[in-house]
Amino acid sequence: MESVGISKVLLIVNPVAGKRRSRSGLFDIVEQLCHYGCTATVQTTGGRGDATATVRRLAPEYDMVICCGGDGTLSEVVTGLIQSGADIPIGYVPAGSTNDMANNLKLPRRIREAAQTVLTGSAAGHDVGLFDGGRYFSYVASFGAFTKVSYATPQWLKNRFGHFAYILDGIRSVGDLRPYRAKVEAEGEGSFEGEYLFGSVTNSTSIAGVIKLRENEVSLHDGKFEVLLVRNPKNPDDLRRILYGVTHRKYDETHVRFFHTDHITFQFDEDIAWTLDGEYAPGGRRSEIRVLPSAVKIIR
Ligand SMILES: Nc1ncnc2c1ncn2[C@@H]1O[C@H](COP(=O)(O)OP(=O)(O)OP(=O)(O)O)[C@@H](O)[C@H]1O
Repeated sequence: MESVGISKVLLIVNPVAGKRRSRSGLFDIVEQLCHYGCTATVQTTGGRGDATATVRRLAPEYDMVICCGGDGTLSEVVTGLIQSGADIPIGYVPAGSTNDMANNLKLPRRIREAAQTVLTGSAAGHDVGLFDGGRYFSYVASFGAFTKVSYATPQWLKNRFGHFAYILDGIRSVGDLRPYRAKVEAEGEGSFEGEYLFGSVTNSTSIAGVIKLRENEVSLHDGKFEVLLVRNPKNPDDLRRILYGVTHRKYDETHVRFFHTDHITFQFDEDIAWTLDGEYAPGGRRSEIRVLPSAVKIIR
């Protein structure tokens, strides 16, 4: 970790994140910036892609970029910063609805305290995923059952499920659960194949607030991401073991495979839709993910 000396700040605010929580918190952030003697340029986002474009264009002129929004906005800021080539830290003031990244980074939930942390904390390296050589993601790339439910479902429904078991059961009941056959090749794990309901490559202890990994299994800057592959159940007993494995974090290789890697490729029988940090990302039959170690610095 290195301590942060800042004066010029680029503040990106998503005005609709987290039921507009960022709006009411904006004054607290500005007050903290003044208190610590910083000058700030405030840019609000108007829609998807705005935060990336603004950061890519302006970051080289600033000492720090502060992001006030949810996981989606932070993901965009990370992408914009990498594309800009600027070597400045990111400060994150979480104001979203799910806030997986705030949990990972152990940031305060109150906007005022989070802003203070940004201005007094230390910058630490943060690994970023590179998907098919062109797109970046901060904490999750996933395909299959869970992907569709977690990101296509309205927030109120997500909150009510709150548990992977119910999601699997829920999809099953509406007949939307289907396996994807994949050949997988991963650094340190070799080659194998199978039929999977769900797969994720993550740098996070929590995915969409639903799947949880143990904190001692996840490092945000070890140069490795965690891979979770959930097998297609062949019978009710299989389903029971899968649910148990995922909810109790017991991975037995047969039903739920879990490992760490810095490079993985998937070869499917068909074109596959992925989501990257909650955004839809169409993929082909082959997808490759590499970890870019400490590609950005985030203040904690
Ligand atoms: N002015 C705007 N109007 C409408 N949508 C916007 C605007 N600015 C950004 N967006 C979009 O808002 C979406 C949600 O942003 P974000 O993920 O940061 O918040 P959230 O969904 O409330 O939080 P979380 O992802 O933590 O649940 C993103 O897809 C982004 O593109």
